[in-house]
Amino acid sequence: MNSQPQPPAQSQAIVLACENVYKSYQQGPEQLAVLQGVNLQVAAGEMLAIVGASGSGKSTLLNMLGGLDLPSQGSVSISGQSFNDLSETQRGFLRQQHLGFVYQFHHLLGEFSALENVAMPLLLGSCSAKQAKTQATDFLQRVGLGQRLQHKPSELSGGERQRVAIARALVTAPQCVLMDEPTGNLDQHTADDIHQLMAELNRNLDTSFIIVTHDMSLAQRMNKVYSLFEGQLHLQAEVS
Ligand SMILES: Nc1ncnc2c1ncn2[C@@H]1O[C@H](COP(=O)(O)OP(=O)(O)OP(=O)(O)O)[C@@H](O)[C@H]1O
Repeated sequence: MNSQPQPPAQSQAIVLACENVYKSYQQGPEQLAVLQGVNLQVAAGEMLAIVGASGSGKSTLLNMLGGLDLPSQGSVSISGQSFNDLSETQRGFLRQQHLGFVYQFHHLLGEFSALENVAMPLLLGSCSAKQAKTQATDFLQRVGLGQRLQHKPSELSGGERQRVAIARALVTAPQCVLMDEPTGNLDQHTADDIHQLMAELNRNLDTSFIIVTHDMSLAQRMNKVYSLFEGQLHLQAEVS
């Protein structure tokens, strides 16, 4: 199958909508057209994978979907609110309310422990310190790091840092989680645990996931797999 993305059924709330998004970068005198009319609608509870060759624009697209960067043309909306209409501060607030992120480079805060890193987004919300600690501990245990709560990022392995980043992205139970190569540094057993945690949140809280990955075994566990090719998304597989 190789067709343009179809809108989801009317009954499902649309969490994230990407409309006719173009993104070009200036490289010296040249314009590099990376995204060339991307359309995507993500319903509550959908789990999507985006695959594609290196350099095809997957991270660029993820940055647009998360409002970390703005399209050259077109718009991305979260729960009906377009990032284009917001200031940088407002975009940050919209992200904090609705989205969770796992980046390739985890962006953990080096001077804080694993527990503090995971508790941080809860403390930025309306959570008490005690509640934040309990919830962060629970999520770190779920990603297999119950014995590493007080370790700082520099005292953890690459895969452990990745799991802290995953716990931090999921701990606030966001509506939609964007992940760039979430299982890239993990062994199969740990990758399976991460997938289980995602599936559990998806089942219990209707959390949507958009993951960019080269890991086809993970991609195939999602409801839909899109490939990014020549600047557009193509639906490759769909499991109802
Ligand atoms: N800030 C930037 N300025 C100029 N060019 C950029 C910028 N960011 C990305 N690019 C270019 O855009 C293209 C797409 O990059 P992107 O990182 O989105 O690809 P990708 O599909 O995520 O690749 P990979 O699988 O290797 O991580 C690449 O050719 C890259 O060189």
